[in-house]
Amino acid sequence: MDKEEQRPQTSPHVLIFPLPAQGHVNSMLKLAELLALAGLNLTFLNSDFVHEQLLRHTDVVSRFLKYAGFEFRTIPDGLPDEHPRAGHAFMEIFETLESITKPIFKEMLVNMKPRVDCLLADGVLGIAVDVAEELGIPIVQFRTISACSTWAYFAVPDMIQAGELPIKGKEDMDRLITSVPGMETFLRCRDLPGFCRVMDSTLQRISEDTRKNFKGHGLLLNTFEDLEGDILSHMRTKSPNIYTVGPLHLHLRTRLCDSNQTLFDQYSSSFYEVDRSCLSWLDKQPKGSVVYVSFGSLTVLSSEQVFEFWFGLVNSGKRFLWVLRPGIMPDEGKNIPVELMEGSKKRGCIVSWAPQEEVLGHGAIGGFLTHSGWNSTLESVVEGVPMICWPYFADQQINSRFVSQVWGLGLDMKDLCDRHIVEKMVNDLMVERREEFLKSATKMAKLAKECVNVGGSSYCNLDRLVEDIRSMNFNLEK
Ligand SMILES: O=c1ccn([C@@H]2O[C@H](COP(=O)(O)OP(=O)(O)O[C@H]3O[C@H](CO)[C@@H](O)[C@H](O)[C@H]3O)[C@@H](O)[C@H]2O)c(=O)[nH]1
Ligand SMILES: C[C@H]1CC[C@@H]2C(C(=O)O)=CO[C@@H](O)[C@@H]21
Repeated sequence: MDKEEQRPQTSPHVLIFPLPAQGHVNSMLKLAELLALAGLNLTFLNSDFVHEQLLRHTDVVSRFLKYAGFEFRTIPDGLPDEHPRAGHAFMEIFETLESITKPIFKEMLVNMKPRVDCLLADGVLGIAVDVAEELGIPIVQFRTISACSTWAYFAVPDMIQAGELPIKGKEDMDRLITSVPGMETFLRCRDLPGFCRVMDSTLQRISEDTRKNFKGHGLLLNTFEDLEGDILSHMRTKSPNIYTVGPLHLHLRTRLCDSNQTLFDQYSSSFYEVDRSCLSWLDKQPKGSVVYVSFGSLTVLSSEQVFEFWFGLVNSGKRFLWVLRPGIMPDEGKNIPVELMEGSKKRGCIVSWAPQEEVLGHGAIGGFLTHSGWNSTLESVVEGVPMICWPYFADQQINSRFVSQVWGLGLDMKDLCDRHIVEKMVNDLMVERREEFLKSATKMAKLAKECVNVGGSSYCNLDRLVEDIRSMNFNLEK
C-alpha cells in the first residue's frame, strides 16, 4: 500500500509547517508525534535544507514510519545552500520565504491529496496565515517561544503609541516599560525582545505576525500554566483560545511511556552531528559539579567574546562542558592562550554539538550557562538545573529576565561579557547561592511534570486541541 492508502480515512489531515530553524523544528516534531499518537493524519513540511540535515544526522524520518498517517514533505526556503542560516543574517530567510516559498506553498496546498483540513503553522510564519486565508483552510498557530515574549511582541504597537519605543540610547536601557500588562514592575527596555532595540522591518514583521497569532482558531504555546499563568491570563483577554501544551519534550516522553511503548528512546532531531562522548566524560565527574555551556543553534560570537567566557570558566575553577557549534565563531583564526588549553585539559570538555536533553538530565550537571533560547530554558526547568542567562537576540532577552527576576531560577548576565563577571556568576550559581536556586528549580520541575501527567493542564489542553481539530472537520466525522 502506498502512503495515501495507509492514511486512516476517518481522521483529518493536518499539515505542520515550522520555521526552518532548529529551535522550531525540535518542538514542532515533538508536537507532531503527540498528534500522530492521537491518530491524526499528518504532513510535516520541512525546508529542503533542514530535511537534508535531519537525514544526514538523525534517524527521525525513519522514526515516523511507524505512524500510518504521517508523511514528510519538503519545500525550498529560497536561500542558497551556503547561506550561514545563523546570527542576524538568519533574518534574511523571511524575505525569501515571502518571495519564493509562499507561492510554492500555496500551489502545494491546492494540489495536495488528501486535501489539508487544518494548517498547524509556526506563529512566526505570516505567509502561512496569508495562504490559509486565501484558500479558506482553518489554521491553528503554534508560537514556539514563551508566553511572556509573545505577549511583549503583541504589545509593540502599544509601546510605540505610548512613546515607550524607540529606546533612546544606552542610558535609557534601565527605564521601566509600562505598556505590557503584567510586566509593569520589572520589565526594562533592555529586557524587551532584542529586536526592539532597533526599530526596523524585522521588528515590524514579527510584531505583525504576533498580532496574527491572536486571530484564527487558536494559539498553541510550548509552556505550562504554573510557569506563565499570570501572563497567560492577560493574553486570554485578547485570545481566549490558547492551548498551553508544554513542556513538549517532557509531554511526549510521558505519553510514550504511558502508552507502554518501549521506554522512551531518546531521539535526536539535530542539524549537527551529536558528539555523545561528553556523556562518558560526565559519568566521571562528581554530582552537580559541572557547568554546561551552550548558546543554541543561531548565536554567533566574536573570538573576543569566546575568550571572555573561556577565561571566566577556567578561572572559576569549576568543571565545564561547552558546546562550540560549527559556525558559532566566524573569526576563528585567533591563537588559543596556553592557560586556556591547560585549564580546559584539567576541568573541561568541549564538543561541537551535545545530546542536550540527556546532558541536562545527567547528575553531574550543576548549572547551565545558556543563551535563554526557549527550548533550552524549558529543558533546564524540567531537569531542575539553575541557569546563568546570556541572551543573544529575539525572545532571549525577556526569557532571561523572567528566569532571574520572576521565577528565581538563576542569574541574568544580559549585556555583559567579561571574564571576571563570568567567574563570579559561575561561583554564585554553583556555590554561594546554590541551595537557593536548587530549591526553586526543584519546585518548578515538579510542577512541569504534573502539567503533562494525566489530568494536568498541558495534558488536557492537548486532548482538547485534538478534539477541536477533529470538530473542524464536520464533513468527516458524521
Ligand atoms: O549542543 C546542543 C545545543 C542545543 N541542542 C538543542 O537545540 C535546541 C535549541 O533550541 P533553543 O534553546 O530554543 O535555541 P535556538 O536554537 O537559538 O532557538 C531559536 O528558536 C527558539 C524557539 O523559537 C527561540 O526561543 C530562540 O530564541 C531561537 O534562537 C534545544 O532543543 C537543545 O536541546 C542540542 O541538542 N545540542
Ligand atoms: C530568528 C528569530 C526571528 C523570530 C523567531 C522567533 C519567534 O519570535 O518566534 C524566535 O526566535 C527565532 O527562532 C526566530
